[in-house]
Amino acid sequence: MIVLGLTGSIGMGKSTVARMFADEGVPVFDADKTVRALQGPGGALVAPIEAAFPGSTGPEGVRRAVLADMVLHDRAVLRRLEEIVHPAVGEAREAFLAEHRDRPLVVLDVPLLFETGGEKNVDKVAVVSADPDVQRARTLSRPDMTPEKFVRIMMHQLPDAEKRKRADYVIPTDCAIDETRFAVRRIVACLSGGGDS
Ligand SMILES: CC(C)(COP(=O)(O)OP(=O)(O)OC[C@H]1O[C@@H](n2cnc3c(N)ncnc32)[C@H](O)[C@@H]1O)[C@@H](O)C(=O)NCCC(=O)NCCS
Ligand SMILES: Nc1ncnc2c1ncn2[C@@H]1O[C@H](COP(=O)(O)OP(=O)(O)OP(=O)(O)O)[C@@H](O)[C@H]1O
Repeated sequence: MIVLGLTGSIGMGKSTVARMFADEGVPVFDADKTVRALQGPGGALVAPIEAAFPGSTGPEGVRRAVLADMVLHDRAVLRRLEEIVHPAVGEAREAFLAEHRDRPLVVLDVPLLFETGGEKNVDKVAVVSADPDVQRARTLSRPDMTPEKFVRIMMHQLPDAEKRKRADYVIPTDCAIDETRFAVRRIVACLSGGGDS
């Protein structure tokens, strides 16, 4: 089995690209979705997050906008949240890999792959990348985003140029969507043929 790590900075089009891999029939593990489920109503992370960040949860689970305000201004505080969240994501990832171990290719969609040392859990890395102006425009068009929050999040992420340097594949998204799909198909064809399982 070949494990492909899919990563990219905020607003680069990673979710769209992850869907393209799924469209090709490749199982995709979605780290963000896992976090949202564990932080949602009845989720296993709600109580520990409330204990560490009082007032950050409610009947709807974690209030992400409130929690974001509490953690994004300070790396040490964000680290405390990550220490609660990342082990649970790791467990879910291992369960996903076990479930799909007979497949020639799987994708781990992990926004913080490089930042969390996740490179060592994958065979190849694909980075989703776009021009900074495209990235900014896409991000700021989201309903709950502000220029300040965008800058704060970027501060916690490895710069795109660095990610591209460390990637095996770069998938462009500042182009026609068909071109992006073509890049995804080429990677799938290249990796699903040659697995040593
Ligand atoms: C900080 C939180 C509350 C913000 O929630 P919110 O809904 O406002 O934003 P969202 O989750 O959509 O994230 C927006 C962008 O920030 C990035 N981001 C999220 N957490 C982090 C982090 N710890 N470091 C750097 N970037 C991050 C995301 O990848 C995305 O690009 C939330 O992201 C969270 O609980 N993060 C901690 C868990 C984590 O590290 N998740 C990343 C993938 S495992
Ligand atoms: N060539 C392209 N490839 C991918 N997305 C594109 C392309 N052209 C336009 N888009 C649009 O750009 C947006 C990308 O948003 P998406 O949610 O995929 O970003 P994201 O990188 O997952 O964000 P985040 O990592 O912050 O969650 C979508 O609305 C998508 O339709």
